[in-house]
Amino acid sequence: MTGNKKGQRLLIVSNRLPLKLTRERSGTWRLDRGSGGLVTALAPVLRNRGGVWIGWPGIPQEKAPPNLGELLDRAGRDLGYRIAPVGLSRREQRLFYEGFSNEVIWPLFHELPTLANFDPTYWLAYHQVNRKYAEAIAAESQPDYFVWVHDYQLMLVAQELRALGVNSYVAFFLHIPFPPLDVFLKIPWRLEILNALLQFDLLGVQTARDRRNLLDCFRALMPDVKWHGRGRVVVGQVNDRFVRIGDFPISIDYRSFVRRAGSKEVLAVRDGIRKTLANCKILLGVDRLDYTKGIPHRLQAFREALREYPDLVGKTTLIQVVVPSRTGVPQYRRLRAEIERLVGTINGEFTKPGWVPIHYIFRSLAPDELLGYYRAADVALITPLKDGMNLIAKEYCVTNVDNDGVLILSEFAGAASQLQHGAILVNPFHVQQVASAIHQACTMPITERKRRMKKLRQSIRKQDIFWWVDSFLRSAIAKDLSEFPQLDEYMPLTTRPEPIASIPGA
Ligand SMILES: O=P(O)(O)OC[C@H]1O[C@H](O[C@H]2O[C@H](CO)[C@@H](O)[C@H](O)[C@H]2O)[C@H](O)[C@@H](O)[C@@H]1O
Ligand SMILES: O=c1ccn([C@@H]2O[C@H](COP(=O)(O)OP(=O)(O)O)[C@@H](O)[C@H]2O)c(=O)[nH]1
Repeated sequence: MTGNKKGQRLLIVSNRLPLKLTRERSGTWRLDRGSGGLVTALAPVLRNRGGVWIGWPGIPQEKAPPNLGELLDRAGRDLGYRIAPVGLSRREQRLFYEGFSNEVIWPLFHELPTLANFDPTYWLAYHQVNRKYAEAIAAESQPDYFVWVHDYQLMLVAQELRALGVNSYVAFFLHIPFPPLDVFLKIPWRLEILNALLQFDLLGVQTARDRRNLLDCFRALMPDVKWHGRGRVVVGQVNDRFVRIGDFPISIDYRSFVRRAGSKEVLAVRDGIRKTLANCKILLGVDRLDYTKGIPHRLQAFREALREYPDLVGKTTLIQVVVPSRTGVPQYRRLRAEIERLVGTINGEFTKPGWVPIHYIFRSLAPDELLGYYRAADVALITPLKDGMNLIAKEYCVTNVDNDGVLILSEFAGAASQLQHGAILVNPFHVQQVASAIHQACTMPITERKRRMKKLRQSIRKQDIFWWVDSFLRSAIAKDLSEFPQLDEYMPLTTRPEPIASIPGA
């Protein structure tokens, strides 16, 4: 775990850059920092170690401002690390991002194979764009860089890098689930994908189930690779190289959420919502518009709860926030129509003067506004059909500093493995069970709510986003399996993010 600190630089690669490029009414372009957990966790490490973030700036190359390079250089100087863009044409965006990434891998890895569209032109584009990312990495990379590639859009990058002669340490983290063997087998390019994944040095997934699924696929389709170890990280031998597979549940910046939860802006939003919905229990759902999030099933379960438990009628309101997403993919457009039809039908059935059962918001919320909604909600209703992790679940709990909220959580969210002891776990396909969980949550005594919420918040505090980065990097540098101690022993809670493990390759 020692090493020459000089030169241990990080090169982060993700489909999107951690910046938002928008055009103002005046026609001038502006770049804002992205706000996700990944940026929060990796930005300090990148600043400390020095490094580069490579990704797509979020708009088609044809529409990019002519001074994009200059804008990104300036943003990089403010952030303390370099930003290197990968330009994608409108066509590449359509075939690689909307096509292969979001019409093939996304539905299949979420175990919805009937939604997949195995168009061979998508696969070609996926290959070409992964090569483009690899070329951008090769142009930036030094032999001693630790390259960390993120997510399902970029599964072929290590293979393309090796073909370009780059032999740096290359790690990969998959943010979405890895499917069971019988689902994975349906991909026409299954062998190509597994072969490409073996070119990484470390493969990280969210949960033990994802790790088992990935290993099952390797064992079934590539019996020559021998795997050793039984713990959270296992090692496979591929000719003369080793590849590690481990599960590392991603998390959030606990302390920052707690701090922000008490700000006057957040409290003002909370108070405004509570005043408008006085005397009502507030249920909250917040999701990207995505068929994996189970929004129609949830609306049906809420309708069932109103039908089955008349004591909820007039006294319970569901606020459902849907954030527009992937509007270029046909299924997402259809889903929006389905949700809006259901909201209309349910409101039509139950609304009476002074009470509307569902408040529907179709837009993204500003960060403080979102926290205000979390704080106003008595119950968070998080029922994806399948989800890599689901950070909303963690954000809701951590923001609930009064410990009086209730989390209803799908057993198919990655977050369920860490939050099972405090949440009410449900099967999102079982409408009556979810309805009964809604009733249970709305009538739960305060002592039980506090006991459950404290447990939830404690487990997220122990394994926050800095723990996640640290565990991942430490698993990369451990020399052999005996060096993988219990991951929760890695970093004392009081120290962060300074003692991040040194990075291999130095
Ligand atoms: O970039 P988009 O296509 O607009 O989609 C947004 C992101 O969605 C996915 O999130 C996943 O990562 C989360 C953090 O690890 C996890 O909690 C969630 O369950 C996953 O679905 C996607 O993986 C990202 O690449 C997208 O940027
Ligand atoms: O109006 C909104 C709603 C959500 N989020 C953020 O979107 C992320 C959603 O992450 P999650 O893991 O739950 O699901 P994903 O959308 O990545 O599949 C969370 O960090 C939220 O804070 C946001 O920035 N604005």
